[in-house]
Amino acid sequence: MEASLGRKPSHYQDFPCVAVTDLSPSPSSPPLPPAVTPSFAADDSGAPQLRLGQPGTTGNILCLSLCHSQLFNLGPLVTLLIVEEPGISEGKEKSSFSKAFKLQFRKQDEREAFEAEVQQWKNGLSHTQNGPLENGVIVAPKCKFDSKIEASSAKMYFHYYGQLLHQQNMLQDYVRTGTYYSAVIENRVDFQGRVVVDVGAGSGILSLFAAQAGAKHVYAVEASEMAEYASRLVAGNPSLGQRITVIKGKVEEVELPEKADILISEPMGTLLVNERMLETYVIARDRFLVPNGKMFPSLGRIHMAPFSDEYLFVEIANKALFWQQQSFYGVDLTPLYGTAFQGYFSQPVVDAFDPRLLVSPPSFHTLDFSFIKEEELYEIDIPLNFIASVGTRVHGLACWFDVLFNGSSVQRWLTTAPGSPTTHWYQLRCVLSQPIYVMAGQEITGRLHLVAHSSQSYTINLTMSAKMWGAGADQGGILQSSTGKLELKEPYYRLSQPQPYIPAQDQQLHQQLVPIQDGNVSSLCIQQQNIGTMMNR
Ligand SMILES: C[S@@+](CC[C@H](N)C(=O)[O-])C[C@H]1O[C@@H](n2cnc3c(N)ncnc32)[C@H](O)[C@@H]1O
Repeated sequence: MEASLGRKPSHYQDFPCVAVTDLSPSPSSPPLPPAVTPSFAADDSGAPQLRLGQPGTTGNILCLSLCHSQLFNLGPLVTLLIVEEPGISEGKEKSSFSKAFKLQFRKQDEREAFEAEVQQWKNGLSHTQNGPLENGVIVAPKCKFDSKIEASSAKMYFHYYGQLLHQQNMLQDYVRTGTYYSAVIENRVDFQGRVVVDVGAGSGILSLFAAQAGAKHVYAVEASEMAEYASRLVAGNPSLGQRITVIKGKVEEVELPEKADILISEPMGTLLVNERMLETYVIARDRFLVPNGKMFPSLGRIHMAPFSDEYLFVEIANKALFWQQQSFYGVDLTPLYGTAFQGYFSQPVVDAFDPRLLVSPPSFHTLDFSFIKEEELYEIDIPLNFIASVGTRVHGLACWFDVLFNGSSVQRWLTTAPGSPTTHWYQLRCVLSQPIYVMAGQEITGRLHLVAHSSQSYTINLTMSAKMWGAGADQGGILQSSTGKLELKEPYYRLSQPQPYIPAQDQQLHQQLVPIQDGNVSSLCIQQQNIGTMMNR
């Protein structure tokens, strides 16, 4: 019986013909034809299958179970499919062996549609297998994290956090760790005798702070291998550790023996939302927190302002000049110049900049962790509206964030603002490949549109426009508009080199002459650089 797995109908039911190569140690018998038509179905037990058949025939179909399959993207047109199949070893114990197929598509969108379809059928499997069973037992559905995050991204992510050096990097950010410490210790009243959940505990540092503040019990939930180190740290601090339980697993799937009075977490990434861990924090709220329980932090704000930084603009534009060479070892590189140029502008710049580069007072967008729905973090749409304080070229949008610890005794903000002590998040700037000109008093409008993706980050769509200014401005027309599409996961960490220390009295003199080689501008530009040494997360 072919069963529908409760999935959305797909664009492709049977896929166009693909070339297939069987790479398995013992290739299928009879051998597959060189071109097959993939299709999907469920077997008698409801498990999803991929069927590879000869185009135009119904015979000789190879059925592959998708339950334990994995896809590896080898290029725009090529996918590697690995299928684990049950086998019987000589000792009659169950073992498994792998089959591998290289699938060559004609078009990239066919490959993408195929991969999406495989994922949908696999997700459908989890729904049928983990949903309500006939005898009434309810088994938890496939965890939300796994259904929205690509396995390869999650693997790298938790590998990163499983290493002490990266936890140390965060611990050594004294603005971050010191602010958490103060926020907890100064608000003992919120922790004393309370049950706490540390959401993404890492080394366990926040759990230990909560225990110092008198928590009755802390559940430290951590998905990476760091959970093992956290256990050791907790055991090594027995007076606190006896009130801490480290639980290794994803917040989305672990079960806790009791509800929490308060959640503590450090889920912030670059631009607040990178890493998509805020969603985990919100899921923890819905799963573990008592009604009206506290969240530390309780809200976050993304701050934004237009900036002018000729030096940065030229630096980015100049990176693509390499591709303007017409005889690079006798090869004309110019066909790729335009793509390289756009590529460099698709990287948000992460560094600490001088707040004097801002062109107007900033505005902010609030994410209230106590009330926001998880789905609201999938797409964040922020209208922009500023009044330029000076006449200048606007090169893009500068962003930073802060979070609030709304304690019963003391309110504390952790800020990453330019001009404040630098944190390991620095600030983020989206640079437009086409700057816009503004006059003092002119209105700048636009939109910052963030779209989450399965690699635990966001695509940033930015539009900035200069509105009509002076006589006739009330008619509200747009004079000039510029757009950019940037990838938050691929930032340009600007200061990898330690910067020379410049005594304050010499800073005025420390100016650099920057020749502008971009076609748009033909002058020399003077820009002050005044940025300290930083570390990256
Ligand atoms: C930014 S670090 C903070 C670590 C620690 N709380 C601190 O403040 O030093 C975030 C931690 O959350 C963990 N994490 C992220 N998503 C998680 C999830 N869905 N379930 C469990 N742990 C998660 C990561 O592995 C990482 O160790």
